Amino acid sequence: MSDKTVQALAEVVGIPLERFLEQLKEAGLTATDPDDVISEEEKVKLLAHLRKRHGKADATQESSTPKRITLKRSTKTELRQSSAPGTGTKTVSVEVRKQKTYIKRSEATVSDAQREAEQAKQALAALEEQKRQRAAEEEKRRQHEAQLKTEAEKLKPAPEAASVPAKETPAPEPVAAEAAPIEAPVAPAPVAEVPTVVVEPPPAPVKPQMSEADRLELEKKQRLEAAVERNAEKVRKAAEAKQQTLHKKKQEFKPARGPATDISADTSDAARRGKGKKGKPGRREKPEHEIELQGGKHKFEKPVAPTVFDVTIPETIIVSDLAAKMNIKAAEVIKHLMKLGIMTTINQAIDQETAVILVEEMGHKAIMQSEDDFEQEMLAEVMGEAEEQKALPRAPIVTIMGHVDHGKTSLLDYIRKTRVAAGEAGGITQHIGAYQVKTDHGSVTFLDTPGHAAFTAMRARGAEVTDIVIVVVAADDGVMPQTKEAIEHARAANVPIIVALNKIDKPEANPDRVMQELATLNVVPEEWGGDVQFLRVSAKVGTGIDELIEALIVQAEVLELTAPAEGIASGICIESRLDKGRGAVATILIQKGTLSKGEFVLCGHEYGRIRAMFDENAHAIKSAGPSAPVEILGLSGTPDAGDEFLVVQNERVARELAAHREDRKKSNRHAAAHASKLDDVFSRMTAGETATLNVVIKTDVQGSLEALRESLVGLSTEEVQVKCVYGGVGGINEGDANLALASSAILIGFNVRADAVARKLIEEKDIDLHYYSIIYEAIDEVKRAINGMLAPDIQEKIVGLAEVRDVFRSPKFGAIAGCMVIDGFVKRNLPIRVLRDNVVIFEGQLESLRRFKDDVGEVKMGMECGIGVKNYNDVKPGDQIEVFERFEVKREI
Ligand SMILES: Nc1nc2c(ncn2[C@@H]2O[C@H](COP(=O)(O)OP(=O)(O)OP(=O)(O)O)[C@@H](O)[C@H]2O)c(=O)[nH]1
Repeated sequence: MSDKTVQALAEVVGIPLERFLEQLKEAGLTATDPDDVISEEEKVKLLAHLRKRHGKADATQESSTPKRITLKRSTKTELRQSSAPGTGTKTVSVEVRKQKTYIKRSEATVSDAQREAEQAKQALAALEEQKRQRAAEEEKRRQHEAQLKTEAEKLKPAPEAASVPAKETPAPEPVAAEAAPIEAPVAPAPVAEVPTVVVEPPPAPVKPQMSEADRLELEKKQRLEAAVERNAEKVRKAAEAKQQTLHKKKQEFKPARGPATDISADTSDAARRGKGKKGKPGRREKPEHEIELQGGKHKFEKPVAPTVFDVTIPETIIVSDLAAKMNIKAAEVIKHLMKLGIMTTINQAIDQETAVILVEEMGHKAIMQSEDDFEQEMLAEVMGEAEEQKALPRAPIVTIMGHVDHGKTSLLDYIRKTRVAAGEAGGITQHIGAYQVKTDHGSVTFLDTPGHAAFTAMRARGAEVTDIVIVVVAADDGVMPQTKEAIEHARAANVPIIVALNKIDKPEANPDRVMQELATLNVVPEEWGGDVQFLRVSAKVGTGIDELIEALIVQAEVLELTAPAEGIASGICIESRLDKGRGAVATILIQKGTLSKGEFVLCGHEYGRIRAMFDENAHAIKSAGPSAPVEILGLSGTPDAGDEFLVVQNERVARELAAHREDRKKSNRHAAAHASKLDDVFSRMTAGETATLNVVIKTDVQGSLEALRESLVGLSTEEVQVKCVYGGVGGINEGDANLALASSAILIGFNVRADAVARKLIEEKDIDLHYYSIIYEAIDEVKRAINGMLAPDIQEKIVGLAEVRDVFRSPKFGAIAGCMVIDGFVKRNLPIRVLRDNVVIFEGQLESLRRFKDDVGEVKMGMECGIGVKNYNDVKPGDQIEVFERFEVKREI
């Protein structure tokens, strides 16, 4: 290292020459001229002087270190997140607060003098430690220091350095690149590896040294900060990932939605849809396939191809139900139906055929379902088990029929009293609808509902209960109209007959005459070569009763009546009532299997668990087998006579089936027997369904009946046979209607009308009723029906019925009938018929129609009026005036 002149050294150190000379003087050196050479020794002396001068100040400053500077910043970000569908977008505010603390070991900003002092201090320390032995090294170090000093001088003019945080600092954590505005005035930290930095002095007060508690506190804060940062980052990443997924999906689904492929088009479309609703913004702008539940666990995948549903269609279906089955809106279905020319509402039912067409047109698969399918499905198990059981002989079930007062009730009573109640202490406490008689040869069950009306009514409900019919004929009276009816009803039901010639005890009894009369009706006694058993009995004294029962057992053997005695029970309800104390009480007749107490039964649309069971003597029993009549308690209500009962697996099945039957009943499709239609005859014939046209004829007089019956039966051809199930004289009653229903027959009224009860039944069951006044018309119509040419141009419709309450005679108008309109309306210019006991006695026109003293054109139901019948003065109170109209129709078969 060479000696330098004063000037050269002043330049190296960067101090003005004058000041350097002063410092030399202060140090006691001799050099006073800039060109004077300063030796190495002098240099050391100068340095020692300078260090000595600044040494005190350095010591003071040391005590105040380390200094701490805290930087704080906070950032607020908002995350938009879509949550569950329909809840809209959720905004989450995330605030990140950061705090950075810089620990300053030495004062960061020093003045020139301080800097020099620092240099001196460090140099002095080095000198003291290494002394003179390490002079060479010291010199080298000083030279290096001098070089650094020069560089530091160069840095000095940059004032902005004060506001820039140093990247490499002794602080525990570096400041993030995107550092927020600094809250506290910052002093730059010393540059790495540079022990001294020439910077502006900090305006901020110097902070005290950090204690251990502060340090811990600081570390805690830092950890917290780091955790917050990590979480914020996580949330941000999740949101970004979601956005990307949505974006990806949008693009994936674009082609399926149509030609538009960019997302912006879709968004605008969504926005447009939103605006469509009275300018309101769309509640949600996302298309359906973007619906995502929170957490992204469940996602709705929009099908890309149309889904084909299997649509089961019952016999009728409500529009809304059909729509639901195809997963479309009811309006769509209504629209399609309109295209098919059918106007419906959402709650309206459409038939199976229409529904099938519609479903297939909409691209789905229609499966036709019968109303019975459900029942069959539910009862499959029960039925299956019942079929497996072995059939054993069973007691015959017998119904007694006959004319009024011929002794039906007496016969039933006699048998019950002598046979059933025999040995009973208290005798018969109550009647039940049926009872069983036990003999040495077997048992016989009697249905305690005498008369053909009940028999036919049961049949009309589809209950074929009776095995044998006893026709009671009073031997002293002979064959009467109802005897004939009874025979016809039994024949219509295809049930064998046993004739009981009653009142044989009476002296005037003439059984032979009765047998002859019956033979003319084709009921020929066995003793005369026929197939019908005739028995002479007396219900009063009991003659021939045993023989009658034996005859029944023989007949049963001929019929080979069998039924499974074991297994699940089924049968028919005979009657039911609501008992005050016991609730619904039903008398049922078991036809198959064994019925036990505690089982679940379904009877018609009622169901329940059998709480108690009684026999015909009111004895509590636990079980009963085939042909046994029993009384059961525990049903939900009172079933109808003729309703089927069945044991089911459990209450649920019973309840569901009961509800199903109830629905069916409501839809009026439950008719066990279907009424036949004259219109259908030909179509059914051609379809090979039937070869028989059954008719029930009622006429005003016997002569017309015979003529009509013969003519109609004579119309039979090879393809079709016309069969008169029953023919009688008089108005059409409920029994006739039931018979027509039970035998699938058409009803023909020749100059007779149906009474109110029959009319109701005819209407309810849609029985085909035809009224005629000319035999030829009736024959012609049936003929046309058979030949498939049924197309009458004129049809009649009865529009009103008035009942004659009183008859006034006026010299001016003749007989005026004071009437009450009981149905429809009476119109002055329409044709009328006068009926007496439902038989037509006159057909003509109205002459006058008055209310009080005024002539009127029309009188409605519930109003009184005066009717004058043209050319007819024989009207009597109790007669009915039927008003009808004729109109033309075009009928096609
Ligand atoms: N002498 C005699 N009288 C009898 C006999 N059977 C019934 N009677 C009487 O005939 C009348 C009518 O008997 P019912 O048993 O009521 O006749 P029904 O056929 O049930 O009559 P309806 O219920 O009105 O249809 C009663 O007065 C009986 O006493 C009999 O065998 N001999």
